[in-house]
Amino acid sequence: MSGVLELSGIAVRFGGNEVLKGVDLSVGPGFTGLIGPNGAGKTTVFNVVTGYVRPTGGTVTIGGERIPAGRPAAVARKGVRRTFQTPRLVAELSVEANVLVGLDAGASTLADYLGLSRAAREARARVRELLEAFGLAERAAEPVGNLPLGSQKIVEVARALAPRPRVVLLDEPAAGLSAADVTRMVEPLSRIGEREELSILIIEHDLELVARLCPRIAALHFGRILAEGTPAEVVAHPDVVEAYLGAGVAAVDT
Ligand SMILES: Nc1ncnc2c1ncn2[C@@H]1O[C@H](COP(=O)(O)OP(=O)(O)OP(=O)(O)O)[C@@H](O)[C@H]1O
Repeated sequence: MSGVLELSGIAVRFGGNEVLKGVDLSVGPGFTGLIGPNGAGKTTVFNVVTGYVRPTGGTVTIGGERIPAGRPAAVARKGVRRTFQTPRLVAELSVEANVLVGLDAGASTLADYLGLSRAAREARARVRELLEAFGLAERAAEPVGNLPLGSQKIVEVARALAPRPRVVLLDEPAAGLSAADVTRMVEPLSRIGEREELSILIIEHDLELVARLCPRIAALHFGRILAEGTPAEVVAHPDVVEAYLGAGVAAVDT
């Protein structure tokens, strides 16, 4: 095992429903895709990694260090950030403030509050850099709730990147977005991800996008990893073809 993020034997049960049945997954620098039909358990994997769901078995490590189960703040301190299927932003706050929140740069002194401390200046510079990279600088002062869904999802990605995390988990970032919005999100994300050596795990139903972005993908079905490898290998795997039968996998151009 050599990934930055490693899941080993992760099991999750909700009542009588065994949602994850011993998931092993290794996520290294760059993009890794996590695909699978609705209800396969993909978001539950994210909830385990971020500490919101306590697994009934298995371990998660980051940079070789075991993450305590069910402790979201401890996971965040290890440099893990995520986005949600439906963006969770503070609608009344500005675009800039929403990204600033990702830095957890709470003002603790008057100088911070007035934006005069070095930490406050650095935080603002980081937010500016991200807003410019994602083409959002002109809308920085607008309440984020005024922006269309595509832009809100991009703001959420910028918020996740703000603290220079090691691992970013993106839950269906392209769902509901136009092709133009996907490009506005993915190009800066790829550039920043490469520069900052991020490990990015992406849940996505758009298999063409996954195949384009991710050199490695894993397919989850009914709580088990059915196949792992290059997109071409995974979508050609007989178990994956069967799981997706009728869902158009055969049409993916890898
Ligand atoms: N907190 C919870 N309590 C009970 N059941 C849950 C909980 N979270 C998820 N589940 C169940 O676990 C299963 C897997 O859900 P999950 O959201 O992880 O799937 P998914 O692969 O992300 O699906 P989708 O692609 O539709 O988002 C589903 O049957 C779901 O109803």
